[in-house]
Amino acid sequence: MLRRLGPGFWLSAGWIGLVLLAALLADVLPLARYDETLAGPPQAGPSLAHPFGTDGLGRDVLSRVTYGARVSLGVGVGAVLLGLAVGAPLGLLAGYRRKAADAVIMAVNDVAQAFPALVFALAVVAFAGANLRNVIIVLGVLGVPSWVRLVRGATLSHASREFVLAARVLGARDLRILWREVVPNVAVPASSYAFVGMAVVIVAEGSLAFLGLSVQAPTPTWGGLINEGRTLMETAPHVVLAPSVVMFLTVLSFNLVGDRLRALTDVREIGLEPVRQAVAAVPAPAAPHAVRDCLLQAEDVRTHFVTPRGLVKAVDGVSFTLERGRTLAVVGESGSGKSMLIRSILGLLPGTAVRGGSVYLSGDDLTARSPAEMRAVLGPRLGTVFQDPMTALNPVRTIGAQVSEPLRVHLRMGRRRAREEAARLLASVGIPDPARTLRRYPHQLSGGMRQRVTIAMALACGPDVLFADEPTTALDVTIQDQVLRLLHRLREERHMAVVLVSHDLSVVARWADEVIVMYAGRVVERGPAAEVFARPRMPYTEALLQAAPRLDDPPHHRLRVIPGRPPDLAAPPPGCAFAPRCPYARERCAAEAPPLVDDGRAYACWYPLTEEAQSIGR
Ligand SMILES: Nc1ncnc2c1ncn2[C@@H]1O[C@H](COP(=O)(O)OP(=O)(O)OP(=O)(O)O)[C@@H](O)[C@H]1O
Repeated sequence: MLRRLGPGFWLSAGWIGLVLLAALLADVLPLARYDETLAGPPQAGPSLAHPFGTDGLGRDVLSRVTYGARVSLGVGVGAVLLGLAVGAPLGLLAGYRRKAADAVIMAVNDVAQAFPALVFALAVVAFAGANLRNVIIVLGVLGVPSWVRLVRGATLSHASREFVLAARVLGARDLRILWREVVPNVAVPASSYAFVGMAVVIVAEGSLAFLGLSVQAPTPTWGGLINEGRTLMETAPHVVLAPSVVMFLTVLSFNLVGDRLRALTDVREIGLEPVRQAVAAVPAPAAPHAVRDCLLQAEDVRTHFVTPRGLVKAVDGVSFTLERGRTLAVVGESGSGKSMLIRSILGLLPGTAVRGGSVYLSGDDLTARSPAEMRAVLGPRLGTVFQDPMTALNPVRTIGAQVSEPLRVHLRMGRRRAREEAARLLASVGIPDPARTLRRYPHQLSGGMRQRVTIAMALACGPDVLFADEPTTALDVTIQDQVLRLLHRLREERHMAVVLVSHDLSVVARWADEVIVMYAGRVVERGPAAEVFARPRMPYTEALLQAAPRLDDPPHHRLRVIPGRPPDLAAPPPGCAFAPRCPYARERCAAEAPPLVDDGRAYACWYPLTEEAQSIGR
């Protein structure tokens, strides 16, 4: 990794180190005092005794440049720290909380950024005097808006990543999520910006000194030296050249180091929906329903989005029940509402979503719980495994820290016990050498191993229901089967229920007991998995089955694609949403939406498939 930094980085870092060291050790170095007039002619050119020559008053320029570095670097460090201390918390708040906090902070920030820097500097110096402390305050305050922008941007991009959602799913509090998940990631761009900020401040201090608004004579500053030397440009150019070149090289070095660090740590952003705790508002009164004696019951779950194009019913009245020791598969094409259904159940929806219906966990209505009350359920009772284990794990924290987290938060285990338990969990999901894996980072593991880690995290507190949202989609085919087999084994061992979400029927066919098929946010078929797969009643289920490869397909069997595209949820067709793509559709299908009828098998179709039709279709 260090080799990737290149020679430019090392040269720059070396130069910064040299200047820093010289500034720190100026008093003990064999240098003349910066204000001492030496014997000999003034404006003397460079010599062995005075490598940078002497100035108009016969003072050693090297000494003055070295002492000047103290002011320039001191102001740089002070102003950057001040900007960071004020700007970073504001940026974190704006990026994480968004809404009102974001609007207010960014509005004030924009006004601050628009305020003329020089007027501000002049005002402060006029009232408070030109000294080191005031220059640091001026430049630190002027840097705050840039820090706010940078930290807000980094927070925004990380707060919507899956590992933050994963922490939420485990019931972590906002402050903890910010500190453990967001801050380490924001620290990466912030540290590289600190170097660039140093360069900006050094130049700014130089400009202020040039205008006489910085630390006053006789204390030398680089800007002040350039100002003094400019009158000697023709007779003794070395007086102005020496501080200019040192300042130029230092600014260039800080920029280069900052830039190389940024390039090295640049993690490609992955765009994801912003996910926040839903502000649940029930759009319409649900029909009365009985609370059943089962582990998980979803009743008329609805997730709607009010968009500029109209109301999008991403989930529209989904109901099901699930018992311990059983697996429910939720299948459907991309965009059919599977993920939104799971997020509705977990109470983790984008802020723009409106949720309706009820979800009962052992008879306890989860939708009646506040976000704070939901935290006690997320993790201990409801576990979640996400599609892409790379984005579900925090790249800058070790596996050990991440698997221990739910154990420490929910089970209040000490660091040591949590690590021992984490190792045991890793072993239980089939990870060889758990002790070593605990010390590793996500990128050091294969995709299959990473998914095992996220499963271990989801299982840490012994949940009653495990939600697996497309857990194998990001893995290659040979690993897919291993992960599903593992989920099945864990379900048996822990006697929990599993909700398995997939767009691929062939993946879930073997492992599911019950299945619900979703299309355009609604359940179009529901029933025992074996029956639904063997004898689908709804043409959409049949089409999905025909589009999925099967082991008993004859060689060179052509898979049938489903013609057309899923409907635009902002403007769904008036009748059955699948009608425009259905080979069996008749007039009534386009005009009237079929209800979900339940005659032992539930399906939403005016003309359900009979066994003869199925054998012709296949
Ligand atoms: N923030 C949002 N604003 C408006 N509509 C949204 C938003 N998020 C999701 N949707 C709508 O919800 C629908 C269902 O999305 P969801 O992610 O649940 O689908 P999915 O079946 O899980 O698909 P995939 O397998 O691709 O994740 C999408 O088609 C989209 O129209």
